[in-house]
Amino acid sequence: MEQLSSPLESARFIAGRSRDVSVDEEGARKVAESLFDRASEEAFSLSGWKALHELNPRAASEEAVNWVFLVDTLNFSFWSDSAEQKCLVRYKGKEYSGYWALCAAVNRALDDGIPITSASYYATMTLDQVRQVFRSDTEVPMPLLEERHQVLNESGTVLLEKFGGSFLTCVKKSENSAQKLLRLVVENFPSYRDEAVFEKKKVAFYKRAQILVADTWSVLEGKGDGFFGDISSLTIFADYRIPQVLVHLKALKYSEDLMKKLREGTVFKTGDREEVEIRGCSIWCCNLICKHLLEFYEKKGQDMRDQINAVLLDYYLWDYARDHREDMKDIPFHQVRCIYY
Ligand SMILES: Nc1nc2c(c(CN[C@H]3C=C[C@H](O)[C@@H]3O)cn2[C@@H]2O[C@H](COP(=O)(O)O)[C@@H](O)[C@H]2O)c(=O)[nH]1
Repeated sequence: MEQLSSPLESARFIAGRSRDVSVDEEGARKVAESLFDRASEEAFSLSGWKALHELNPRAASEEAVNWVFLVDTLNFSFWSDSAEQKCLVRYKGKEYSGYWALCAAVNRALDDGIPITSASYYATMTLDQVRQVFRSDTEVPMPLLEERHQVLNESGTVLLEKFGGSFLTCVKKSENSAQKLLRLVVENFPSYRDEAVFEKKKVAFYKRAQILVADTWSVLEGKGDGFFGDISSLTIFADYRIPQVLVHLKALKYSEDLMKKLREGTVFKTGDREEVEIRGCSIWCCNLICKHLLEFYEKKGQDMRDQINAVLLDYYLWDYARDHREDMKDIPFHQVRCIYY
């Protein structure tokens, strides 16, 4: 079977054959226009990764890189079965949900002297220890704890056996190439192999692998081992929040039939046609938004290729989705229980 290995090529292929999801070209252009003035602000910059998010590491150290690897290895499936009841983690007087609950639990464990970011620890962690470290402060546990246990043992073992127990060793092997680091991660860590079959072709989204490269770039502040000359070759990270915000911003459209299924709370399976179309069209849509943004600046004689890329657009849209939960409550997000996003 033909393998469309790059997420961008996969997205192009899917968008060209999608039935229930479509990119609204005019809508995408309008989103780019609305972002034009924001693109030079902190919310749209590499420094925002630390400045705007108190749970992210402050340092640009090997320990911080291993924090990122642990978190992105577990960066999946936080949506709760019922919106009212969800997993919450209280940390330093604040309550965190979703992805941030994961980060809060990691920082809580480190404060309690548990070496949760050390591969030698999580390679042999027991399920009970996972339940304890990632415990919720409500009755609702974090989803997929058994899968998180399995993924931790597997990734920790690979990191010990192939990279001396540190993800920084893997980063150094990439020789400042984002695409090479992406390939190293997908080839060595099975849980990052986020792929599907669409119209008899193998397509790839690599959501956690791409966000791992992006977060490594961010935590190392784009310098030294964290400098990637080809960082702009990454796509956005096809999770369940970006599609939701793109529909909210009218850059992406769902068919009536798909909208009905989403509103009924249908839980899709990994690889279902609807899921693949939603993720592929989201990537393609954001590629278009980036293109328009760069063209708008070019018309003003400004080359913004170092300031505007899919990574920074993604971070901006993801934070926007977080901050506009209320406004977006009528736009359903697609539900899949998986370890890929
Ligand atoms: N596309 C994209 N998806 C992202 C992230 C993040 C957090 N990362 C950055 C955010 C701030 C820091 O700068 C981190 O670097 C989590 N997710 C996904 O969202 C979902 C969780 O959502 P909710 O249930 O609402 O917490 C889940 O699929 C999770 O995998 C991102 O940035 N982009």
